[in-house]
Amino acid sequence: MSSSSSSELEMEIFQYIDGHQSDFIKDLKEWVAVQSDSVQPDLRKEVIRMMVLVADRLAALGATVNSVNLGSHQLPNGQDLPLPPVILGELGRDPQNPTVCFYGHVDVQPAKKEDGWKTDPYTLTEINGNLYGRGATDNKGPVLAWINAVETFRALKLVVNFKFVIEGMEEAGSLGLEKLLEEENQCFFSDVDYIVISDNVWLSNKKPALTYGSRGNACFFVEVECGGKDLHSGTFGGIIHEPLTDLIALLDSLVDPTGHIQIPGIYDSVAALTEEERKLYESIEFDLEEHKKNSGVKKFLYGTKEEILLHLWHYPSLSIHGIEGAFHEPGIKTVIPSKVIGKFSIRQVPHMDLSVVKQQVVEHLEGVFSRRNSPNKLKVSMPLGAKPWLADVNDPLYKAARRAIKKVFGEDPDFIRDGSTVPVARMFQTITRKSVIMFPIGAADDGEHSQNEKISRHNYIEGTKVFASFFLEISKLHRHLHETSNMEIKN
Ligand SMILES: Cn1cncc1C[C@H](NC(=O)CCN)C(=O)O
Ligand SMILES: [Zn+2]
Ligand SMILES: [Zn+2]
Repeated sequence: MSSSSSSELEMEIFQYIDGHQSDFIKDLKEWVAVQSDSVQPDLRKEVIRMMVLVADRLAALGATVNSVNLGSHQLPNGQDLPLPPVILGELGRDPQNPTVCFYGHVDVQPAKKEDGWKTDPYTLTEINGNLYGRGATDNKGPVLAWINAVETFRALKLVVNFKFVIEGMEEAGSLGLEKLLEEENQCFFSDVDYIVISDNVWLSNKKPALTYGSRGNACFFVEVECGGKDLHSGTFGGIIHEPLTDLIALLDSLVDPTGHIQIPGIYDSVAALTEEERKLYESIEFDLEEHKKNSGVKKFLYGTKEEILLHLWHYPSLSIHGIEGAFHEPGIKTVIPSKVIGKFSIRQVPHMDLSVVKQQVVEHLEGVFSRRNSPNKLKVSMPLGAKPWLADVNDPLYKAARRAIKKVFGEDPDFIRDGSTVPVARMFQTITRKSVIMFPIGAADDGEHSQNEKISRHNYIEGTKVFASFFLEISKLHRHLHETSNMEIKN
């Protein structure tokens, strides 16, 4: 394909996308209206209904669709709940074309108007160029942007073979997905060349980015229990070792006020910081003030861009999330809870080892606890462990995505990592051994998981163009690579 015909085709595609903006927004409005919250059991039927919409949408594209039933799972209370199916889709099988597999999820985080939303979370509402609604950026918007980019091509001619993996349990830990990927590795994934995930956001509100790494996470429960029942603090306060007092001491021992994790050995295997990596961070556009504004806090632990990025991407961090069993409602209750469970997690970076981390945490907590001479029962567990992910930025995927961004947004993307965890990136890479890219189209202020989640109309529509342009670029690069390697074989 000559470059002039490619740019004509591109113009035609961009015009098509601009001309169909209102259709694309209508699609998103329909999807956002489904309360596909995978976290709350009583909304599971909505997630399942959402999966039917996705299957229908892909079928309308002309794709072959397989809704894989994953059975059911058990809640902690013993209740059996059906899992939504994972949708495997396939469109185009031209051996000349590269096969790009897109992963996305259409379940969402819980949302209620009373949580502090300005608009109804399940009614997509446009205000000042922003499309507000639960799932707008995480992840229904990007999934639809991809599907609509494919649609645009279908009206023309496919240059890429498409595969789709769309799930409905991402916000609840992608139950059953890993097993499915393993089972399908030799089948569905055998002819896949590249895997694209668009389930994160840029580092900035305005500057596009490509993501080549994400941190893992080790989640911990620390449980302290005295006896079988809650006690009255007037009757027992002052004469017993209280579980919540023990637990607060344990939690307080984890991290100091400067953010430094206090668990001995935890930083031992963190990759050494190279001059190269430090340089990489210097060139990244990152506005500390903007980031602070997005977060709503007054002050960060670090004052420079480089330190902030290092502590989001290169170093582990420890966060305390909550205490199960502690009294948390408004008002006064003079109880001594008998059993409390602290929840915290440690973000993982190369080359930390989850089993070593677990052992360090257990030993540290047991040590702190034993110095308290408490007769209470201590239990430490790690219910979830996800390893970090790093990609090779020299992969053709990154080159193609970079060109597409340059074409649509008129500037080169920043190459960034993500401080949060996208377990599927690592999962796809480890199981399929294909190259994986995280290709965000949402902006830093989209508010994933937060109140007033949004995607801007601009990002949604230009993101659709970026994906369409990416199809052209990856197909050109792929052909070129294959022509070159065929020549090498002949010589
Ligand atoms: C559930 N869980 C426990 N440990 C890590 C996670 C995943 C979660 N992932 C995201 O939020 C995706 C962001 N685009 C996170 O990083 O907290
Ligand atoms: Zn997501
Ligand atoms: Zn999410």
